[in-house]
Amino acid sequence: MRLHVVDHPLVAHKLTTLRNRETDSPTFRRLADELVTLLAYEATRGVRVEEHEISTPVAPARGVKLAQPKPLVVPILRAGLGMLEGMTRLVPTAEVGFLGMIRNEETLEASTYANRLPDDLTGRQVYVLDPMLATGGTLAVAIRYLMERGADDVTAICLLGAPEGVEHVRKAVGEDAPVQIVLAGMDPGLNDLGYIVPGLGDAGDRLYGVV
Ligand SMILES: O=P(O)(O)OC[C@H]1O[C@H](OP(=O)(O)OP(=O)(O)O)[C@H](O)[C@@H]1O
Ligand SMILES: O=c1cc[nH]c(=O)[nH]1
Ligand SMILES: [Mg+2]
Repeated sequence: MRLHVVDHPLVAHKLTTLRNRETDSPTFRRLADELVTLLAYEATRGVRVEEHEISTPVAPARGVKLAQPKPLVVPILRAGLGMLEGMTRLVPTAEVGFLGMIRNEETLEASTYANRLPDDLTGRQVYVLDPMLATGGTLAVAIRYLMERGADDVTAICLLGAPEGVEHVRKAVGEDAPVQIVLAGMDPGLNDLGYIVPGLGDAGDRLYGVV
C-alpha cells in the first residue's frame, strides 16, 4: 500500500480555508470540490490507458485513451458525495458507483447502509472518495469489499488523514496490496471522540449545512 500526501502550495492554501470554522457551507463545498480536482490529478497518475490512433487536421497521430474497463469512481456517502463533481470534472468518462457508510459515533465502527455498484468489479481500477480518514475503519471496510468483489487497483482520495487511520488501512488490506491513499494533509492524530485533530470537524455536517 502506498501513501501520497500531496505537497503543493495551492492545496495547502485551500485546505487551510477549508479547516477554518468561519468558512460557511457554500464555501466549504466549493473548496472541497477544487481540492479534489487537484488531488485527482496526482491520484490518476497510474490510470490505465491504451494506444489510440487518430487523425489531426494535418496528419495521422498516435496517442492514448482511457483503457476499458473504464475507471470506477465510488464516493462514500454522505460526505464523499461532496467530492464527486471535482473528480468527474477531471475524468468525465468514469463510471460512478455508490457506497453509503456510517460510523457509529460511540463504538467508531463503520457499517454499510447502501450499495449501488456495478455487478462485476473484476479487473477494475477504482477511485474511492471520502474526505476524512480518521480511525480508518470506514475506508478499510470499503477497500476490502471492493477488492473481494474483484477490483484489482484501488486509490482512495481523502482530504485529511491521521497516522493511526492510515496504519489501520495498511493492516487491513496488507502491505503488498495494490492500494494507494492520496491525502491533501496528514494531521497528528485523533481525539477521544475519534475526530481528526486539528482536522476540520464533521465533514458531512459542514458540507451539507447542518452547522
Ligand atoms: O475513518 P473513520 O473513523 O471510519 O471515520 C471517517 C468516516 O466518518 C465520516 O463519515 P460519517 O460516518 O460521519 O458519515 P457521513 O459521511 O454521513 O457524515 C467520514 O466521511 C468518513 O466516512
Ligand atoms: O474528524 C472527523 C472524523 C470523522 N468524520 C469527520 O467528519 N471528521
Ligand atoms: Mg459525519
